[in-house]
Amino acid sequence: MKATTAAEMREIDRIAIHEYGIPGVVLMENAGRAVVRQLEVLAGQLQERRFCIFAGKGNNGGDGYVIARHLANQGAKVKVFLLGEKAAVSGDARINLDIIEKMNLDILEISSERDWDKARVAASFTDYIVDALLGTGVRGEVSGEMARLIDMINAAGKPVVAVDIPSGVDADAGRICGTAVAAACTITFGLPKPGLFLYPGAEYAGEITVTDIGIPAAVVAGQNIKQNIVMAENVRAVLPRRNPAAHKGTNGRTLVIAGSRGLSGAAAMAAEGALRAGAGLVTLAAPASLQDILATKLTEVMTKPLSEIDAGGISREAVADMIELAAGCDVLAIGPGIGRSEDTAAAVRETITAVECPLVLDADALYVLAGFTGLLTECAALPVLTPHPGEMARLTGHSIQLVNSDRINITRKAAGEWGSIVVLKGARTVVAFPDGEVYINPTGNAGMATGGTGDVLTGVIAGLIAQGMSSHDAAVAGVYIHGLAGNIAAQSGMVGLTATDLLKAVPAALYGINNY
Ligand SMILES: NC(=O)C1=CN([C@@H]2O[C@H](COP(=O)(O)OP(=O)(O)OC[C@H]3O[C@@H](n4cnc5c(N)ncnc54)[C@H](O)[C@@H]3O)[C@@H](O)[C@H]2O)[C@@H](O)CC1
Ligand SMILES: [K+]
Repeated sequence: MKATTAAEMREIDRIAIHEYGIPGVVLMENAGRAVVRQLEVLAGQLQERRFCIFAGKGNNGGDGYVIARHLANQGAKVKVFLLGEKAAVSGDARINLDIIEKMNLDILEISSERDWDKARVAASFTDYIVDALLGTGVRGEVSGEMARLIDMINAAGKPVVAVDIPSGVDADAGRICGTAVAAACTITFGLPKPGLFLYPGAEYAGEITVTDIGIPAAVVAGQNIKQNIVMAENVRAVLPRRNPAAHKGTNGRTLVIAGSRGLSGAAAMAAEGALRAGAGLVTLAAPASLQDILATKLTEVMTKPLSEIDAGGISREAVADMIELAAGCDVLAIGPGIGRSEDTAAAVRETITAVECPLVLDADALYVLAGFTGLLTECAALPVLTPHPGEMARLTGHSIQLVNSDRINITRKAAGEWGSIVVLKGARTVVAFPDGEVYINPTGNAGMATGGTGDVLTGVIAGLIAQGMSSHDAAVAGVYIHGLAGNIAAQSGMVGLTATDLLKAVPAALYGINNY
């Protein structure tokens, strides 16, 4: 499903109104009605239910007046609070404010301290609060009276329904503009906004409903929108269908190069991740001294010893073997637990530019690419990189905080510059392609913030590529499946979830998407 930035949505609205001739009040009417339908579902019935509608001066407030009219018509008890003066309301919002004034609805401009008291009392005795203060038109930071009102709404402790986007959440990046309304649910118009899915915005949005407001589909199609929310049907459409007569050879060969002394777990997790994603044959190449321990850990994975340095990491002498092993495989995943010695770093850099098969680069393979990202364009196939925010920060030279606050743009820019598919892990995982297309993954949970889950993801993506999926599809599908497996594993407890639980849940996640 496509997701629009605030600027794109404004342009879509403009074209719908000015080029297609759909009056703005019609769109506003559709938007307001869609919220009322959702409120009815939420409240069971509208008659006699109490609603406080907090409206701003813009079109988001305008939606609020439409909502007020329909709620009142259906017998609900409605109070409207306007932050600012009625005289400041214009355009379509003004039309709808005038209507509810003529209907003699209870409308209060909040200005004196007495008004604030009235608003606070009403909010604490209402059944539901409708947040129509700020929508996609929010600019800069929220402060002063607006911030005070948002904090008051949050303090009321009532279920809040946000109109389009919780007031104070930045639609594009999910940033909190100083303060924001914490909603139980958000009804968003036309297309979802990335900020509803990215954290911290996602936490404030609650349950998200995307609703049609009558914008012609051609307007959206003509916009070349490059943000997407990954949906189960997108993944279903690209997952390989297993041939009933399949044998292990038909489901691809995965090579995992991973591990160093003391870091055998990461290697095992990545190799098993590939198997759990359905890969036919998985070979784990690791430093020779890890062979015994890996052979004990892994039953179904073949292991190959690599020449190693004294410290227990892959040595440069292993490069020829690694290239030869990769030549017999459909994909190479490299990096988990390999360590950061200079020898290993050089071996990794030489190998990834020499092999012909698709690549998944993770963990220490990313560490050793800092300062060498130019090598990525020398890889035979578009590589998939799976950095966590710390690795991304190191590779880009940004702070971790900046990486997390602008996940879409930073990942998109990195993918373009490195000519790679970049998977920025963490809540929410973002996948970007060099052409600027970006996918936000909605699956996963906080229980997955534990050691080894990233190694599993590397294996899952590689395992999907091995089965014939393109690196593009495998990166997007891989993060979705990985997150879904996390959600399935979390059903028996989110805290204490381990990467092993996640591994075991991957087949159930696949089954949930594909039904087999
Ligand atoms: N015709 C359209 O464009 C449609 C717009 N719709 C609604 O309109 C919204 C967008 O409307 P607008 O563009 O009028 O913008 P908003 O209504 O989201 O916000 C604009 C208002 O907020 C104030 N404001 C902005 N940043 C602020 C801050 N940091 N602190 C305090 N006040 C701030 C502005 O001064 C202005 O009064 C959408 O989110 C949606 O709810 C829907 O009615 C559908 C049709
Ligand atoms: K809002």
